[in-house]
Amino acid sequence: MNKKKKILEVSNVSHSFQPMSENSNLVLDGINFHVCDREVISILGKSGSGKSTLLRIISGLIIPDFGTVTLGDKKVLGPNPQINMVFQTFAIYPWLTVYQNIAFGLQAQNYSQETIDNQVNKMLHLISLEKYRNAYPRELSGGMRQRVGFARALAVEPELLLLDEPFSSLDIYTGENLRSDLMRIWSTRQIKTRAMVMVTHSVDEAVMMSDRIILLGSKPGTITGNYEITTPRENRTKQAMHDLIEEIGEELSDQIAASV
Ligand SMILES: Nc1ncnc2c1ncn2[C@@H]1O[C@H](COP(=O)(O)OP(=O)(O)OP(=O)(O)O)[C@@H](O)[C@H]1O
Repeated sequence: MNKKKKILEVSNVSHSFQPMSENSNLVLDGINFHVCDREVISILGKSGSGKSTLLRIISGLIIPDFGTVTLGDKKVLGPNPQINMVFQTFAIYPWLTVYQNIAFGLQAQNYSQETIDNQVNKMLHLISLEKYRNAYPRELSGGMRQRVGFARALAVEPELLLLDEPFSSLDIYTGENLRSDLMRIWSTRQIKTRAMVMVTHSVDEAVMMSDRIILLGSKPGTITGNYEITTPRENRTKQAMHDLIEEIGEELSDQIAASV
């Protein structure tokens, strides 16, 4: 049997903010899932269900109260170069040029200048930013700024790429262009990244991009649904995926209605 290798394991993760206070807020409760080699997973859930908190725990930015996150055979105990994140609000340095922003993570890892140049040039080419290499973020549109966010996160070729609503600040056309560029880079294996986990509010986006979708219920956040998508990405039109989009949309609407 062709069993896929696990890249990421989230085991029994629970987390509260202000656990010692009277206002203790259990956000995540006993979260278990894994991500295999070459898998793209999306996490959907209503606002406040804990999606971003879960992504930050996976990245090592937050240490959970209980449970573990394991990447390969190593526990995630803090931020590390094997995991990188693209944020909704771009998170690029305004005082650095496009080139310098993309080089930033590579410089922090003490690569030689030649390696940095090669890797930044590769990213500028892959993400269609060559014309803007010396521009500052203020000179770029939102779409171009988010391209820099992607190029910077991918430059270190992390094993795991986390995406926190990466297209939601962009207009539909710009978001779709960037999404299809990302999926082209991913499916043609032009980066060494082995898995992606994305948080999104868009059922369409999740269905078009992912191999699996996880639904997170709220208060506290527990996994309430798991959808495997086997239709090849190139065959996923809105029409072909209509039934699944409806099913997940209805499930989410029911969760929102139940919590009002
Ligand atoms: N640093 C923090 N301190 C206290 N509470 C927090 C903190 N970060 C998040 N929370 C709370 O945890 C809960 C989950 O937040 P989180 O941002 O993870 O949800 P989300 O599903 O990503 O929401 P959205 O879809 O609106 O971005 C919310 O009730 C939020 O107010």
